[in-house]
Amino acid sequence: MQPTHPEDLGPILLEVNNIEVVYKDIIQVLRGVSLKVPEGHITALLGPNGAGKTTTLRAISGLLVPEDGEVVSGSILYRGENIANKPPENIVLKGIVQVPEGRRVFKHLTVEENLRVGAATRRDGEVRQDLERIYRYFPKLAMLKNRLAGYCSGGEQQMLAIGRALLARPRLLLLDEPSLGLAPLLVREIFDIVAQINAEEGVTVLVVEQNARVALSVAHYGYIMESGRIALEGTRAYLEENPDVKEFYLGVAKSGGRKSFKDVKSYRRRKRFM
Ligand SMILES: Nc1ncnc2c1ncn2[C@@H]1O[C@H](COP(=O)(O)OP(=O)(O)OP(=O)(O)O)[C@@H](O)[C@H]1O
Repeated sequence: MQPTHPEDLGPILLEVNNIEVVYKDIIQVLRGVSLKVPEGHITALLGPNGAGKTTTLRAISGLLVPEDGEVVSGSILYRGENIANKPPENIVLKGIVQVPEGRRVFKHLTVEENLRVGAATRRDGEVRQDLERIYRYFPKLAMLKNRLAGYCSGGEQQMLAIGRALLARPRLLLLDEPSLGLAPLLVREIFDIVAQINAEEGVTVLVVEQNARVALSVAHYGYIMESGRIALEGTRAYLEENPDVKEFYLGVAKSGGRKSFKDVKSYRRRKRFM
């Protein structure tokens, strides 16, 4: 039987329940977002600019705080514990690690020094083994290990940011728009590596992306956000076959070319499909 709900894919590792997020006490950005992330799978959070995808990730990782935002209602259950509004250092220790948009790396450190930052509190022998693991997934990083990160290309810096997050041995890896500003072939390579890491190590991934085509090529389940709400959700198979997703997200035009996503009123009704 085909799965129809995230819980059919596996136990739920993270459950976001009806959260509302407000920035600077006045700007309401999330208006009741609910989603479930099944353990050991890749979940995609898709949607247009300004829909609230990054805000959702920040609410999960605790990074709303420096941005002056707050979860004002709802809950974020991680392994049954409500982590909403907990400080980020507390959340990292629980095994949730975010790779922020814009792949922030320490430009004045080498590639290997950057990777070691991700494992700052662990014993050197263990870190060596983990570095070898990361270099196996990202052979480019192995070749560049003594290069200053500031001299690496955008794609290499994105790989480095993901590699550094993996050094922290996350149970849940949050990726914010890894395709941003990268050439299509590189984007493909990065998503294939993420899929390989998920398959071989069982790391659960929640990836925010505007590039629905590439995200859905690796995700097992997907959510589409619009204006601070989840507008549609379903398995990869459902989303890839949904005529509106095809037309407005995957660029397979039915007629008259592509329209703005805002024109798709039907997305406002939340649905769940196979
Ligand atoms: N620190 C902030 N203070 C006030 N408003 C903010 C802040 N950060 C984001 N916003 C607003 O919240 C809304 C959602 O932003 P968010 O970055 O979550 O969207 P997104 O879906 O990730 O968009 P994109 O794909 O462009 O990154 C936007 O209107 C944005 O301007």
